[in-house]
Amino acid sequence: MLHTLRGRLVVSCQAYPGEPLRDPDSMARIAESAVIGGAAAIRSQGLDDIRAIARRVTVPQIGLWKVGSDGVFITPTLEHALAVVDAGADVVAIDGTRRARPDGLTLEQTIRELKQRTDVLVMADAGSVDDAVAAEDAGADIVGTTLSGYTEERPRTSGPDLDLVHALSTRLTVPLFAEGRIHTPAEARAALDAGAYSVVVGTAITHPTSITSWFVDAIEREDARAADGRLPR
Ligand SMILES: CC(=O)N[C@H](C=O)[C@@H](O)[C@H](O)[C@H](O)COP(=O)(O)O
Repeated sequence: MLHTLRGRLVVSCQAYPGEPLRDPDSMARIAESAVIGGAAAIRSQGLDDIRAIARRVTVPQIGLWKVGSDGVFITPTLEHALAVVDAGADVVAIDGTRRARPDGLTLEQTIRELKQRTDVLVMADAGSVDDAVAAEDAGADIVGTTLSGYTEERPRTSGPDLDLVHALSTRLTVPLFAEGRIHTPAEARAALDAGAYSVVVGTAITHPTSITSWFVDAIEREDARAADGRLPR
């Protein structure tokens, strides 16, 4: 299955707690729209969303289960990962950092158990070069740059962390998925050019609140007004 994702776009369809689109049917419709646009796979969050999306699209699904938003929160334990597999994900995305996990298992133990009990592929969401190398050693099938800028190890760049993608492209043997703050088609292309196997885009395609705010910021900021001679200060 992985070869179908080489050089392709994965679209992450997620809505956050309390948001209007936080509803499995809405996410499934967005996922289907992304597939019609050419997405090779969907990344999704939460068991109900994974089930709804699996009913609606036929492309592979990378599933995860977020628990909170601090520390180890992306599919933090083996039990969460097994539930994601049970919901219908083809790939389970789990925290792939070197931090302690809430269930006390190491990343290697978690992956080994998943492989013994299921035939799922494992995507390790890493935040640094050291995370990524350790995740590959631990048996991950895919390594993502998902957590770059969200742990202590690397600064949060305004766009994608292309330096990390570039550094990992020669270090890893498993497919490297560039993910995180890819906001334009040009940045997606740059991530592939930097050595990514696939590119994952979420917010810029599937989060209308953020996209709207980017436009609002651009047209309402004082300095934007000043820069445009047609508008009075
Ligand atoms: C750090 C974290 O929680 N990342 C999450 C991982 O699933 C999602 O909230 C992101 O939307 C996803 O990684 C795609 O990234 P972006 O939305 O920047 O294209």
